[in-house]
Amino acid sequence: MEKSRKKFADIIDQAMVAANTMDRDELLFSYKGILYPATFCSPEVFRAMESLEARSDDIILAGYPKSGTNWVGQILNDLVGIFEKKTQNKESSMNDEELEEFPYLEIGDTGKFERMNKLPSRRVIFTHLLPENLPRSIFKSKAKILLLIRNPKDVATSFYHFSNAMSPLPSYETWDDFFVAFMTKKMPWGCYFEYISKWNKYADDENVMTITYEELKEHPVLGVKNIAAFFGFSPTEKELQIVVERSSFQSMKKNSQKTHGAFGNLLFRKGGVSDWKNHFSEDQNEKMDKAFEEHIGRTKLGRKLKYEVYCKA
Ligand SMILES: Nc1ncnc2c1ncn2[C@@H]1O[C@H](COP(=O)(O)OS(=O)(=O)O)[C@@H](OP(=O)(O)O)[C@H]1O
Repeated sequence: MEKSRKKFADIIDQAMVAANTMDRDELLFSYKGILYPATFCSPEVFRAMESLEARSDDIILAGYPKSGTNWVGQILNDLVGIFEKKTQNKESSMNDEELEEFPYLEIGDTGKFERMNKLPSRRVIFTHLLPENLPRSIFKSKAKILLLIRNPKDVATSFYHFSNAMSPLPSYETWDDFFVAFMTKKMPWGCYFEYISKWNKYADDENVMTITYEELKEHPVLGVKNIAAFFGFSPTEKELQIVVERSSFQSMKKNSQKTHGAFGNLLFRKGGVSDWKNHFSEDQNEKMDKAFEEHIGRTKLGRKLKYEVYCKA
């Protein structure tokens, strides 16, 4: 894997190997009331995270698991790469190269944050954490946060397949078992509805921009343009096209052995909208519709998800 993200793939491979020898009930641990996979996260790392010195030019990508983090992360890294090439005359740093640190803030070792403090700007940081569990310096520094959200039915569908493919996550014998766990707050990184309602409190902040998976899928050029503008990048039309092309599902899947190692085969599954229709029973649809209405339907983020369009048969 020359000139590829070997370290990224190694961290995932090690977690997969470690998880293979663990019992199901050892796979997750609880920290401040939220479950996390023990092979990726630890209380020590959560405590060390407070030492991160966030910067106003950091690029934070926040999203609940399975919302399209790797996709939008690729877009952000490419935008930074293009910008650096133009302004610093650097060799292209488009993101197939080795990453200095694992891109998810909460995954790594306790020394990670001190090392991150020494990295040059602009840093692209992914996270699945709730806002209250992020280092306080992120909000103090006014670092810009791109909040990525996806409709709950496709998130659940994606999470189900991912849980069964990834040994570090508890697997489920049936979709029905998974659905119950998803709806009863048993997921790693917490409950989808809680995630959306907690982030909803930040949805009007000037340093927070929200984008949905579905809008990016429907209008990728416009989506990438808006993301670029929010972070102060001004790519040319041609550069925009390159970013859009490199971040298409087909391109990312094709390139995934280089960027993600064997994990790529598990991650880049379908990359579409509405696969939930192949999984949800009528009763499950009703339960999800009711929970959506009850918890987030009337919030700003809830409305942005266009539930009627993407989650009704
Ligand atoms: N380029 C591109 N275009 C469209 N969709 C994409 C793309 N890349 C990844 N994906 C899909 O995003 C889902 C994975 O989400 P995450 O990257 O957030 O997963 S993770 O929680 O960080 O592991 C997962 O969704 P499903 O295919 O529905 O399972 C991926 O296939």
